[in-house]
Amino acid sequence: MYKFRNIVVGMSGGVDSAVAALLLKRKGYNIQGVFMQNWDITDEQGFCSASEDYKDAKYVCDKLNIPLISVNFVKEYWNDVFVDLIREYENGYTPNPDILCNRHIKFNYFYKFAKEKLNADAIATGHYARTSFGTFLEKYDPNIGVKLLKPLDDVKDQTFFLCQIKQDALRETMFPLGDLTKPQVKQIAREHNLEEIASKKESMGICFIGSRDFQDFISEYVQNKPGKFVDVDTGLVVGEHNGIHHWTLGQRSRIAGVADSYFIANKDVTSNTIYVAMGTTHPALHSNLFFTSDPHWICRKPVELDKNEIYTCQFKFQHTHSLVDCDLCQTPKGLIVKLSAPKRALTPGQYAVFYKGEECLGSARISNSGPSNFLMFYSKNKSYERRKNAKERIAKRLHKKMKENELEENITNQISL
Ligand SMILES: Nc1ncnc2c1ncn2[C@@H]1O[C@H](COP(=O)(O)OP(=O)(O)OP(=O)(O)O)[C@@H](O)[C@H]1O
Repeated sequence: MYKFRNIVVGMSGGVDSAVAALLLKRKGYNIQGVFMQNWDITDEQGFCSASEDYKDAKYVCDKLNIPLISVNFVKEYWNDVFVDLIREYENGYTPNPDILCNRHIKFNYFYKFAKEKLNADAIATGHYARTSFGTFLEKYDPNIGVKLLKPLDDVKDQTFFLCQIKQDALRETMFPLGDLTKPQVKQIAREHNLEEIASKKESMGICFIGSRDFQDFISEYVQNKPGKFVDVDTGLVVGEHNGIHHWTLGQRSRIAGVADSYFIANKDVTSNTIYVAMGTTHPALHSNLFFTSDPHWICRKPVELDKNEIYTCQFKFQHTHSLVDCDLCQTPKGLIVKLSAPKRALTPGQYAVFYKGEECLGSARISNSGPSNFLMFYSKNKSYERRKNAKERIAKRLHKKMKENELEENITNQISL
């Protein structure tokens, strides 16, 4: 039986890490709390949520009689997460900073800091997740790999965000909340005089950057670069955008002077063009085949993929989506993923996260959203019909607009007479 005595807990100032620490303390572990600061710019209103969170973390640790230290990973966050994030946006991708933050900061720098500087046997966080080594590593085995598993609370499941973390850190991580539901966690906090923390508003922001308007925030770091909005059906230019980084696939576009609902179907970085499709159900927005970069497998690579066979599992690319069956095939550059049903807006830069039953297998970054249903299923004739209809629709709209302008001109003339 392996002995895990010194546990370093990531204390965020929220209820989840507070209860994680409390449960560890109750079990008799030797606990040390660490607050990480990874972003040091005060927001536009002069409010720095990190200092508020530190105060809360300190309050919790004082109540639980746990030492707390603050560690600064601002440089590491900037170099390993933020620089990548900006590069992805500039190249037309839509990255997921929370997944990157878990991989590079919490389960890398924080883990190493805890092990090397604080002499930790293991780390603990308030994530809702489980591992095959058990909540308190009671099933730890140095000779086998650890699996990342879904938690009891399906609604709070955070395995999606942990889909890129490495085996070495996961092997020595405790998730004390894995067998609890969020209401139970809040109840435990209340029973232990942590009422203020239990009723604190959930932090919905992006890992360490907070809950500011993300589009405005990114605009401070990425140059605007005007380009065209082009209708996928007609190939006609229907408007101007001021940078592809402002737009993500599937998003409703606000094209000046166009009342109809266009949605982002594709982005071409080379020509700086955004292709838009009319209507949220347009086939150009849907696809059931896509490509990824090299996958990251948390425990092990499925053997079928090594044998050049198809591997069947489940997939999602958004935390809140439900899982869809998929077939995977390994290529020298990554995976080809074929879904059992089409998905809308498979967004390059996001992570395709794979599951088999309770296990989160790992993930791969979507490199190309693949041929859309518009490309795949519309025969030339149908496509021709579609283009013809769309051209007529746009012609009608332009005509209507000209009429309105004429009317306006008439009225202006009449007024000025
Ligand atoms: N600034 C931080 N310093 C130390 N650990 C952190 C920090 N932010 C998050 N963590 C750790 O990561 C876990 C998950 O954080 P996240 O913000 O994703 O979830 P959360 O459910 O809001 O957690 P919490 O209620 O503890 O704030 C936290 O429970 C905590 O253990």
